[in-house]
Amino acid sequence: MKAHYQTRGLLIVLSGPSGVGKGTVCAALRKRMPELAYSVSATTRAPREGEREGVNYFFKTVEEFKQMIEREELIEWAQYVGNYYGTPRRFVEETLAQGKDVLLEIDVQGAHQVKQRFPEGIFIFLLPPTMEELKNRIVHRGTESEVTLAHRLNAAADEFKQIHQYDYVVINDEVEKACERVEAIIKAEHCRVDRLVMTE
Ligand SMILES: Nc1nc2c(ncn2[C@@H]2O[C@H](COP(=O)(O)OP(=O)(O)O)[C@@H](O)[C@H]2O)c(=O)[nH]1
Ligand SMILES: Nc1ncnc2c1ncn2[C@@H]1O[C@H](COP(=O)(O)OP(=O)(O)O)[C@@H](O)[C@H]1O
Repeated sequence: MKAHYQTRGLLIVLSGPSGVGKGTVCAALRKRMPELAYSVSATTRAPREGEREGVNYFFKTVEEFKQMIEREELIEWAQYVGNYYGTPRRFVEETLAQGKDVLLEIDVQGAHQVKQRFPEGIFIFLLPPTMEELKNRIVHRGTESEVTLAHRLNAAADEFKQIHQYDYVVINDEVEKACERVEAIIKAEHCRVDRLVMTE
């Protein structure tokens, strides 16, 4: 008798309020786990300094984004603080089919849609050590005006209310520790009994 784990990759969804450190933790995680494929989202938000097309996001006009919705090119999409964000379907489906794990960094509305379509996904919510630290991080990042900062903090309050939709919470006190926790979750999920396939 032979035993092996399912060959389809795992879909890992990471969400959390603006400024908690999702981008930072994802970047560090990709270094620790180079085998993890990262889904690059489409957005109508303007690029921040240092952000690159196809690396951080695929930057789209509203018109282009709406066409992607119409052509069903997105697994999920949502509006967040006045901009559209969405996950391109093809990359996710093809990469999972190749047996590789895929990481999505998306907001709670998007995570909700993904959960309907991929109930076997792993949903992780990143938490700041304190709300004060969350605000400090967004302010220090220096990317937001006073208005967008206020909107992002308001959005955070709504996002916390959705935390029960997630399977795991990870506190981002230190980047390396947060990465270790996410890595441990992914490794444990790979060993779940219900992913084991027995053949004669
Ligand atoms: N639904 C959805 N949300 C996304 C996607 N890509 C990014 N987001 C989320 O959109 C929100 C705003 O992202 P961004 O403008 O980069 O700001 P940041 O979270 O402060 O770095 C965050 O909650 C992201 O996780 C996506 O493809 N779909
Ligand atoms: N564990 C941490 N400790 C201190 N600062 C952090 C930590 N994680 C991220 N940061 C900083 O907080 C700011 C927001 O991080 P970022 O990754 O852009 O958040 P998000 O993608 O969730 O909006 C950045 O300036 C980043 O360097």
